[in-house]
Amino acid sequence: MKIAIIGTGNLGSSIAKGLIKNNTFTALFLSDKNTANVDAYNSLVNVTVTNDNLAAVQAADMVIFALQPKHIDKVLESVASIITEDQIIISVAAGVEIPRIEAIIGKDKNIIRVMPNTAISIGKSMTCIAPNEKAQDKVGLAQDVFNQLGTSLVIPEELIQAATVICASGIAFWMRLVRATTQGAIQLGFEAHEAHELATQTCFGAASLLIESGKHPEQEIDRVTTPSGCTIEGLNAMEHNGLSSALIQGIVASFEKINQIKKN
Ligand SMILES: NC(=O)C1=CN([C@@H]2O[C@H](COP(=O)(O)OP(=O)(O)OC[C@H]3O[C@@H](n4cnc5c(N)ncnc54)[C@H](OP(=O)(O)O)[C@@H]3O)[C@@H](O)[C@H]2O)C=CC1
Ligand SMILES: O=C(O)[C@@H]1CCC=N1
Repeated sequence: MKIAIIGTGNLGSSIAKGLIKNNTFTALFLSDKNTANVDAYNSLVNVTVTNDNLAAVQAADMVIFALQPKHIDKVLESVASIITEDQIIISVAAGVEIPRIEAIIGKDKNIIRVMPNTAISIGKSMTCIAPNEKAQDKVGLAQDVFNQLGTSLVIPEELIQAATVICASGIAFWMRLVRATTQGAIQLGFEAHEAHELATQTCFGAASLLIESGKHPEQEIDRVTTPSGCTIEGLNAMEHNGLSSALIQGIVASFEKINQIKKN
């Protein structure tokens, strides 16, 4: 598969890094106004770094548009005439719905909205995928690519905004929880680097337990909370201060914001 990424900012360069790590392509074209994030890849075999969006789009079987919502329409307009019915066109732009893309490049094109997160750079992204009508039979090809960069789930397009909040913004939410844990550990006497390791490895262990056991979090919590012990004391104090409520309210606020972006 020849893959092009148009826009090599935070997410585009993360996708490029993941693809390169996994060697998930026969040729990779990386195009941006400013290619500083990916210039180092230009020396790799089968990787081309360019400022020429048209050339990158023309050369690829799959084109990933990793542009901000305010830029994507113009870039799509500038390449619309060379997009073919066989190419797979992927947009990761948050809030930019398939009909908006179809209006620019045509309903007869294979358009897939994909929502990865920055963990794609290390092959650990939770990536949601939603195709347009024309691209139904290309979803498997998209999953082949994104499953090599983590885990993927095909969902209806109506759920992509929600997936953006939970999976893409979610990386930032979890980072903040890790940071808070680190701050707590420092207060209890650990050096900052030790606190960071304790927080990240415990977070990794918690996620791994749930993934490998398939259990509900509360089942695992029950195994940790000794009666009258320190865990339930801490959990209840967190809940009295609104931990679950704050998270849910944050998720809903993020979702309301993405629905505003959609309208702009
Ligand atoms: N960051 C994340 O974790 C996630 C982001 N997304 C979505 O992905 C998209 C990209 O986000 P992100 O990577 O953070 O944004 P960035 O701004 O970091 O990256 C976008 C890149 O596109 C470049 N660009 C702008 N105009 C053009 C053009 N005409 N031709 C080529 N390149 C151009 C920008 O250059 P310049 O800076 O010079 O304008 C920039 O390097 C957004 O729509 C976002 O909603 C989705 C999931 C997660
Ligand atoms: O914050 C944003 O709007 C983008 C979409 C999800 C992650 N970053």
